[in-house]
Amino acid sequence: MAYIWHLEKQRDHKEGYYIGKEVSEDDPQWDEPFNGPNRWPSPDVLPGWRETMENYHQEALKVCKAIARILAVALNLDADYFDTPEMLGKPIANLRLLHYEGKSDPSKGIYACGAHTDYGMMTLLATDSVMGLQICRDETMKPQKWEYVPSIKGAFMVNLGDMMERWSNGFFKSLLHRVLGNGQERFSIAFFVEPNHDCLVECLPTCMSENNPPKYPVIKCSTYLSQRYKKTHADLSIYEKQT
Ligand SMILES: O=C(O)CCC(=O)C(=O)O
Ligand SMILES: [Fe+2]
Repeated sequence: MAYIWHLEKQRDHKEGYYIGKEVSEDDPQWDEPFNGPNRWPSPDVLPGWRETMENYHQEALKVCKAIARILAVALNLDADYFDTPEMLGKPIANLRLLHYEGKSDPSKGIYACGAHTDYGMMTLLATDSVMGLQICRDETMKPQKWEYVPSIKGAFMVNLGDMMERWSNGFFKSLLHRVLGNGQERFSIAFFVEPNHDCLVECLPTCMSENNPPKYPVIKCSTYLSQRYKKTHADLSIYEKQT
């Protein structure tokens, strides 16, 4: 079968290697949505790489759980509010190793990574020193104002996503961001964290009142994520498949 792709829209100028939580076939989590085995390069080609990545995955998750405690305190919840088996007990966590190259041209719609908000609960981002990430504090402004986010050596950036905005009834904002390429190669590592697939994302008790009722209906984490994936990949319909 051959595929003929008719490109009608600019694509992001990036490539990525995605690593999910490593779940083996005998693990009860094997059948859960969004889980599966990772594909690892042979240790002959990259000795020790799998161990390094698995270690990064585990440590990044610990950092995100610590951040979740800070978020809980900021929301006047108990610090361990998100630490329950139903929430961050068996989180969905994905590591994305990103590589960008080329020069972006916003006037032609060419980006290293186009404007978007992250879907989930939070993203822990490590970047190299090549500037590229931009944020837009107010999406409604015309024209939109984009600001570079300087990378700080040894520091992570934390981005709260749409699920956190929904969960907190809009208290936390999921910020619009994009990446511009300046012709230099750029590498970044994004780590996306969501609660358990069956966690009910329901307005947090401290984020609603009589004057501020819940703005979003309750939704199961997996349903929410599936909806978001589907929307993102709906763009694939612009390609025509031929046999
Ligand atoms: O590479 C970056 O700095 C940002 C990546 C990003 O926003 C994403 O993958 O969602
Ligand atoms: Fe992002």
